[in-house]
This record gives sequence, C-alpha cells and structure tokens, in this order.
Amino acid sequence: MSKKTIVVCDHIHQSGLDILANDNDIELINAADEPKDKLITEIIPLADVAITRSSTDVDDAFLANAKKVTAVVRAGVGVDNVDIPGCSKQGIVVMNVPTANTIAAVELTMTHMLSCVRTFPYAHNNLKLDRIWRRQDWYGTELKDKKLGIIGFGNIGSRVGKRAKAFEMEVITYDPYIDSSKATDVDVKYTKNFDDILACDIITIHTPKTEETIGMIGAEEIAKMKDGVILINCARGGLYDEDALVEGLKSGKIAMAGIDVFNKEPATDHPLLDLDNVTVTPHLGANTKESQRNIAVQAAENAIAAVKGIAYPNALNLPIKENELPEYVRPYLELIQKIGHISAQVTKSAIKSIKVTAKGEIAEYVESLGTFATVGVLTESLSDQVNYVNAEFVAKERGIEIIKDTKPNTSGFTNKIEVKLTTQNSTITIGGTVFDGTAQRIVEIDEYILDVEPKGTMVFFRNTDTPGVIGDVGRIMASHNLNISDFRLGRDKKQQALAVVKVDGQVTKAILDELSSLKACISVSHASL
Ligand SMILES: NC(=O)C1=CN([C@@H]2O[C@H](COP(=O)(O)OP(=O)(O)OC[C@H]3O[C@@H](n4cnc5c(N)ncnc54)[C@H](O)[C@@H]3O)[C@@H](O)[C@H]2O)C=CC1
Ligand SMILES: O=C(O)CCC(=O)C(=O)O
Repeated sequence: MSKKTIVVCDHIHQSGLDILANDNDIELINAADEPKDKLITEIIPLADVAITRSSTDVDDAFLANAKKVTAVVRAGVGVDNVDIPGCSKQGIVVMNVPTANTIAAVELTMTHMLSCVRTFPYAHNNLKLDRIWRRQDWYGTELKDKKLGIIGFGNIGSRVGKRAKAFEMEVITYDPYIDSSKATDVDVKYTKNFDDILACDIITIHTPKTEETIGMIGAEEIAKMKDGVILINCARGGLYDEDALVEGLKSGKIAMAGIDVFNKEPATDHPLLDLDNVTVTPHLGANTKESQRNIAVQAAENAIAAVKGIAYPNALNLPIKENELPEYVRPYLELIQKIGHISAQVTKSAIKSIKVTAKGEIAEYVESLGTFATVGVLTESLSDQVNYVNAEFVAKERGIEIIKDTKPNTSGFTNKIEVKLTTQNSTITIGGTVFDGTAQRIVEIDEYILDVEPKGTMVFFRNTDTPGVIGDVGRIMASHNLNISDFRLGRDKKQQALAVVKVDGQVTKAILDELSSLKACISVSHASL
C-alpha cells in the first residue's frame, strides 16, 4: 500500500504526533505552525485525512482544496466550525473526539463560577500587580444554596451539575433532548420551561452551537433575569448574544460573567475585555495536560483507522453509528447494498427512483438500509466515487428519488428487505432476508420466489415455462466453456419462470445473444458481485 498522508492542521499533544510518526504506513505532515493560507492552498491538497481543532475552519476554501481528503478528525467536541453537509456532499467523513476533554471543560466552568462569585482575578491583580491590600473591596457571595441553571445536560453540563451539588447548590436544567430522569436521578430538577432557568442566580450553558442555540440568551432573556445574575459560557461564543451580554454587564443587571469562548476568535479586542465584571480565558476549556493527551491520542488513532479504511469512530455523518449497531443488522445492510447493485446491473437504464421497504424488527434501520441500497445502486455507474456519506446527495443531484418505507411483517421471514428500482425502461423488485444471523439470501425477484445467495456472476433468465429450457440454457453455457455452479428456479402463475444461473466465469455478449435467441426466452440479463 502506498503511504497515506495525514495532515495535522492545529497544535495537538506530542503523544498524538508520536503515534502518527511511528506508523510506517503514514506520511505525517504537521502543519500546525504554517500560515493558514499556505495550509489551505498547499498542504490540504496533499491530505488523505486531516486533523483539526477550533483554529482551522472546514469551510468552502478548505473543501475546495480537500481533493483527496476522505475524513476530517476534529480533535475535540464542537463541530460548529466544520461544514458537515459540505463534507458529506464531497464524501468526507467527519469524526470528533467527544469525551476526551469533558473533565477539563467541566473544571474550567467551575473555575469561572468560583472566580465570579469571589471576584478572584480582580482581587488577585489588585494585590499582585497594584500591591494594594484592601480586603474590604473584595466581598463575594457563596455558591451554597444558590440556584444554578444549566442549559444543556450532556457530558459537560451533567458533570457541572454533579459538582454544583457538591457545593450544596440547588441545580435545575433545561435540555429538551434528554430524558428527564437523567437529571432527576442525580437530584437535579428538570424543566421544560426556559423561564425557570432565567430565574436562577447563576446560569451556565453547555449546548453545541446550532441554529437553535445561537443567541439563546439575548436582551429579552437577560431582562427577565434576576438583578445581579451571574452568567458562565465555556461552550461557544454567540450562545449568549455578545452585545446584550456587554449591555447587561455595563448596566449591572448581570453582576459577573465568566467567559471562555467568543463569537470570533482570537478575541483580543473585544468589548467584554474592557469591563471590570468579567473573568475571561482564551478558549482554555480543553487545556489540561490530561485532556490534550487524551484528545491527541484518540484523534491520531481514529485518523489512522479512517485513513486505512478500518473504522470511523464517532463519525457524525455516516448513516450508522458503528459502535451502536446490534450485531444482527450488519448482514442486512450488506445484503441490501448487494441487492441494490444487482438491480442496477440487471436494469441498466437511467434510474428514476429507489424504494426500500423493511419489514420486521429491521424496519428500525430503514434510513441506513436506504443509504446502503443507494450506494449499491449507484456503484454500478459511479464506482468508488459514491460512498455512505455522499450517496444520498449524489442521488438527489441526479434527480433520483429515494423512498424509505416500512410495512407490517407478513412475509413469514423474521425480517424482510426489498429494493424496488424504477428506471426509464423497467422496474425490478428484489427481496431478501438473512438466515441464522449470517446467511444472506435473495428470496424474491418480482413475483418469483427463489433462494439465491447473492454472490459471484449470476445470469437472470426469464422464460415461458416450457419443457427443455433448462437443458437449452445448460447447453449454451457448456458450448462457451462456462461452468454452471448453481441453478435456481422460480415459477409464477402465468406459466413463466425465472432462472438464476450462477457461473464460474465471464458472461460475454455472445452468450447473452444466444440465450435471448431461444424461443422461450422473455429476457436475459446478468450481474456480478
Ligand atoms: N471551551 C471549550 O474548550 C470546550 C467547549 N465545548 C463545547 O461544549 C459543548 C457541549 O459539550 P458536551 O457536553 O460534550 O456535548 P454533549 O453533546 O454531550 O451535550 C450537549 C447537550 O446540549 C443539549 N442541547 C442541544 N440543543 C439544546 C437546546 N436547544 N437547548 C438545551 N439543550 C440543548 C443536548 O441535548 C446535549 O444533552 C460542545 O458542543 C462544545 O461546543 C466542549 C469542550 C471544550
Ligand atoms: O481544542 C479545541 O479546539 C478547544 C476544545 C473545544 O472547544 C471543543 O472540544 O469543542
């Protein structure tokens, strides 16, 4: 295998760089100190996989140069600076490292909270820089018995809650996307009413930056808050509207704010920096030795797995979460991709729609089945230009409709999956199932019931059901020195039959012509997997 190139775009811990440098199959380019324009225009075009942090945006310019890139590994949690739909369109898998810096961000949140209630940096500077000993200027408040409102109760928010409970705070959370028991089980109140959060003494936000969360706290929300509220943001700049935040701090409505993140970073000339009631850090949420080591090691290992095509841990734009997939599902996904590929080979005409139907427990995975079927169908015309990430985009661009349907399972099989491919000239429906957890079988082609293992080279011969046809087919194959390895027959009620003939060799045009010249022949086609 020729060496694959992994480009490290931002600074990561040496332990991750060592892993990359010590892999003989990998060419490592550490571009963390390169100017961004050189990184984008000269180095990214060389990358098979890129490792990024918050200092490198995966935007239009990045993607235009990412000609070879198959995966982007975000060495951290937030992917708000990664154009995920843009990556998907280009077939680039986006992966993050979701929990390696959780504790670092949690502890920085607690640091800001404590710094705010005790005006810690101001007292520190007053003594250290000004050499003034004025204890009466630095009265704080206590966390104990204060009400903490946590917006977003995921990895970080929930652990902030746990620590706040240790400080004997009353904790309440707003997170419409979790089961309330996640909060109530750890003695945290759960609310669906955002105003309950606005009524708290201290508010901290731990959501991703999304269209829904940008500006979640603005002037209107601040107006509803208690006078003297304390706001903490160690998630992303812009979740609190920055103008409203500055105004609130200036007016004294907000007593203090602890801010690690800014809308535009680096932020060295931000109005928040001119105020006397903020504690600020330059996006240090993940900056502990432990977290940086963990992130770098995981990012490096995941980048290597991706570049070698072995696995895509924590992929955000794949149709399946590999580590969450029950064992029984994968054979169905493989089978439907094969069925899709066979359907496209047999019909060989401009595709109008791909309809996937799932029956049984497998119906829960109809979305993924749709993607795998689409990959199978499009592979016939696009080969490796199509993958699980871009398949549906590519189909849409070509005007192909993808329909995913579930039906009650009356098939007699534990699960049944079907692909109905409609092209300009014809329609074919192929159904399949998996026996004993591993044996993938086609069990139906249009109205014909069969039992075919989708494998190797297959000839599909449809004929009027008259005596001697099987012999004729065998004779033609033999005359071309083509060995038949399997012969499966399905018959319908209209005196027609469909044979799936597996052969050990190439099916040439001459063979197909001879088969179609048989009097009984209705149609003949072939497919190879
Ligand atoms: N300052 C720093 O250096 C760091 C910042 N972060 C930021 O912190 C964020 C949170 O990280 P994790 O807790 O690990 O993520 P997570 O995915 O475990 O938790 C996020 C939570 O936010 C909730 N959420 C989403 N939309 C919401 C909404 N509209 N209202 C209320 N809740 C909502 C989700 O349901 C989820 O429970 C990340 O997205 C990242 O941007 C993460 C690590 C370090
Ligand atoms: O290392 C970074 O980019 C900061 C960490 C962060 O913001 C994240 O993981 O979301």
